Order: sequence, then C-alpha cells, then structure tokens
Amino acid sequence: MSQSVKSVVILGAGAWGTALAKLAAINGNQVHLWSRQGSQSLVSVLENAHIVLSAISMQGVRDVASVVKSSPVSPETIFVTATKGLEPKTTYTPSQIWQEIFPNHPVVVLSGPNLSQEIVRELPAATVVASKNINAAQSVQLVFSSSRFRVYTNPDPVGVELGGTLKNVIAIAAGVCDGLNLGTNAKAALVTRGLTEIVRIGKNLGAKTETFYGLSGLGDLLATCNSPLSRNYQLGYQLAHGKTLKEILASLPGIAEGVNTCRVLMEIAQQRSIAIPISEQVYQLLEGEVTPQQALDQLMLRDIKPEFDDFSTEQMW
Ligand SMILES: NC(=O)c1ccc[n+]([C@@H]2O[C@H](COP(=O)([O-])OP(=O)(O)OC[C@H]3O[C@@H](n4cnc5c(N)ncnc54)[C@H](O)[C@@H]3O)[C@@H](O)[C@H]2O)c1
Ligand SMILES: O=P(O)(O)OC[C@H](O)CO
Repeated sequence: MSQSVKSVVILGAGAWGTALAKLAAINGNQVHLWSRQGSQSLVSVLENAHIVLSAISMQGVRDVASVVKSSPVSPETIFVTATKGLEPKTTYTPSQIWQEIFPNHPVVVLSGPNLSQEIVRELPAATVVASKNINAAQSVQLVFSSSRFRVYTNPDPVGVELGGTLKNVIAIAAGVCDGLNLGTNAKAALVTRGLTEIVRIGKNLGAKTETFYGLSGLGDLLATCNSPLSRNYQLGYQLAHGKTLKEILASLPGIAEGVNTCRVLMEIAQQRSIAIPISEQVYQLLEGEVTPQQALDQLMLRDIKPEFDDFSTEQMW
C-alpha cells in the first residue's frame, strides 16, 4: 500500500471533513483542512494540490466549486466528493456539479457506511471510491486506505453517490418506525422496500443495479437506518416523538441532508413517473401534511400488489 506523499486538500471542516482529514494524515499525506471560518485562503491551500476532497454540505457545493474554479489548480488535480445530497435547482448530484465545473479533471465519489463519530473513535469501517477514471479512483484509494479504513474502487460513480444520498430519506422513515415502536418486522419491511425505491430511481438515472447491493447502497442504508448517530435517523425518531421539524433542525448537530434530498427526489420521481411510496410519505411528513401515524396507515393501506413489478430476472428489481 505504499505510494508517494500526496498533497490533499479537504474542503469543509465539519464532522465528515475533519474525520477524512485524519484518515488521509495517518498515511503520511500532507493534509490541509480548509474551512470558510478559518484563516487560510482557498487559493493558498489549493496550490500544488494532488487531491481536492469536498466534504461541504449540499447547499454550499456549487458556491465552493465556483470559487475553486477561479483559483489556480494543477491540470492533474483529482476532485473527490463526499457530500450526500441533490441540488434543488438542477437535481444534479455533487459529482455532476464538480464535473460540470471541471470538465477536464477526474472526479471521484467517496461514499459508504461511514458514521463520522465511529471513524474518529478509530473503529474499523469500509468505503467505496467510484469514478469513470479508474486510475484516479485507485490514487484516492491509496490515500485513504489503512488498517482501520478499507477502501474499495467501483466504476459506477452515479450509483455509489445515489445510494449514499437516497438512503437518507429512508433513514428518516426508519427513525420514525423506531420512534413509534413498530417492531423489527416493520423495520425489516421498511428498509427492504426502501431499497426497492432507491434501485428504481437509481436505474432510471443510469446507475447499475448491483451497486445498490454493495457497501455504498445496502451497506450505508443498514448503518444509517440502525444508528442513533445518524442525524437523518434522529430527525425521524424525534418527529415520531412529536417534535416539529423546526425544533429538531435547531438542535441537530450538523446537517440532515435527507430533508432537502426528499424534496428533490419527489420532483425527479414525478417528472419520471417512478413510484416511491415510502419517500412520498416522508415528504408529506416533512411538509407537515400528515402525522407519523397517518403516514404509516397510508403505507399499509395501499392497493395490494405483487412484490416485484415484473418477475422476470431482468426486471425483478
Ligand atoms: N457526518 C457524517 O457521518 C457523514 C458521513 C458521510 C457523508 N457525510 C456527508 O458529508 C457532508 C457534510 O457532512 P458533515 O457531517 O461534515 O456536516 P457538517 O454540518 O458538520 O459540516 C458541513 C460543512 O460544510 C461547510 N459549508 C456549508 N456551506 C458552505 C459554503 N457555502 N461555503 C463553505 N463551506 C460551507 C460548513 O462550514 C461545514 O464545514 C453531508 O453531505 C453529509 O451527508 C457525512
Ligand atoms: O448523520 P447522517 O444521517 O448524515 O449519516 C451519516 C452518513 O451518511 C452515514 O454513512
């Protein structure tokens, strides 16, 4: 696993940016953690960067990428995105924004079951780095791989990114499920049917089905739907206990991307006529149109149907 020392710039010193900076530093890389609140200018840290990783929350991605564009970066620089969200105006994923702004640079997605609080405690974890440019993905793999962080490559960046992004909506539903004490059977049904919705959307947007059964799909779905460390899960749990969205967001540590993602997801599903009943109930709940109990009733009382739309092997998912 040896390689030359890389200069790695991490944009965003929130929970995830800080954890990733530590992971890159333990391999001896030269790491600069940049935050808009810090004293270092973006121009000064970007000089000679081999890898620029963005751990900015979704709402700031385009602004930060545009500022980076106006700074001198090496033509060899690899951009890595670790944000899990969708842009409201364009419905783009973060990697699509970075690729639009830097069409001649490789863009890599880093995503997986990675609750930052466990990672800073040095507990073992695994993740995926995905890119159409396999050499770029392998360079990023070397920078972050260690005895406590196992990094896999994958050639399906859209699938890896959508798995990490869309599971946040299902994690809100999982928090509601646990908050209402609906039991293990209900939770298993919710997470499994939630994965069906993620696959439907992902396939329609050009992702590979099998990606959603890997670490960045099922893996992240399981981690986020089962952990009180997840802000999205916490948000659902507290909604089930009668708190308002405004109250919860005011006390949550950091961002719960599932709220914004759910709105954008509804737009995509409506435009493309894709059925996402669980996400639709999460949307109505976040909009204050239904209570958690009403959302549950609406899901249970939907028209009965076969488990799969078409039972041929090709279309089973
Ligand atoms: N925390 C985790 O466990 C975790 C794990 C994997 C992925 N993620 C994803 O990583 C992203 C960041 O998560 P986080 O937990 O670090 O959130 P956070 O709220 O702790 O940090 C977000 C960071 O983005 C910065 N930011 C936001 N808007 C900005 C702007 N306009 N200009 C400059 N900086 C801006 C903030 O200053 C902050 O440093 C999210 O998309 C999240 O889904 C988080
Ligand atoms: O705290 P959350 O809900 O943003 O989840 C963090 C990560 O996405 C888990 O992989």
